[in-house]
Amino acid sequence: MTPLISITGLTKTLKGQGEPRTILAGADLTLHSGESIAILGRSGSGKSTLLSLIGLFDRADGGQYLLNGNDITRIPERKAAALRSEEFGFVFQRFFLLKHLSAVQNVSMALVNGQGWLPRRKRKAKAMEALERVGIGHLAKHKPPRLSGGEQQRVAIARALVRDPKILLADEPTGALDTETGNLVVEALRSATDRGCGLILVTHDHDHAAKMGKVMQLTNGVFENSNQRVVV
Ligand SMILES: Nc1ncnc2c1ncn2[C@@H]1O[C@H](COP(=O)(O)OP(=O)(O)OP(=O)(O)O)[C@@H](O)[C@H]1O
Repeated sequence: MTPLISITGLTKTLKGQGEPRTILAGADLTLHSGESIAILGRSGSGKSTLLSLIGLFDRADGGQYLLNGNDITRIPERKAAALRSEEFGFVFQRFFLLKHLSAVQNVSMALVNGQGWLPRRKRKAKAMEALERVGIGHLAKHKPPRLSGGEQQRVAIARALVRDPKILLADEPTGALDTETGNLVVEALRSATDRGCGLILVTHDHDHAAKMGKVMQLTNGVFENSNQRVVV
């Protein structure tokens, strides 16, 4: 089966004010439908940089990036923006919820500017379903200030899932949460793979990483152990 993502020899050098710095020096990664990958690496090792290349917020300098078998290594921004909204869901350490809207309204907002118009009632039904998928359907009417950090992050996950992305990218989604709450969030993310979504989780937490199907360690701009499979 064609992988969702196939990345080979990806390189990225950042040119700031000082000397150019090579962040990625030939990273390889393959993600299939229904697969989950954790990316570990010390602070500054380039995990977020790699995720921003995968999520098409930025482009690599070299190497190859195939999405569903199509070469998108040098895709122009207009096409990248369309792919970002069609193919990807994003979850970050910060939740970015709108405080004055309820949980279900925050999730339905993601359907307002999508491909294909949906009437309000259908948007709400889809948003409710997404909240139920992450175990917080009963909190649909609550506004973010009344929700715990873990609950807010699960609203953010529901918002990412409501558009049925093929790939979910999560950048330290448990960074602001305690371990137990983080476990619920990681389980909510992992459960997305049951429906065929591919998941890439950037984390510092080895226990959370071990819940993914595969763990990859980013060191000096390359993956150390890209063939290592973790049995959970
Ligand atoms: N726009 C930029 N210009 C110059 N350097 C940058 C820029 N963005 C990131 N960097 C540097 O690139 C390196 C990789 O950053 P990145 O955020 O990808 O690391 P990370 O592994 O995600 O780190 P953390 O675990 O702390 O989030 C860091 O040394 C960072 O300082």
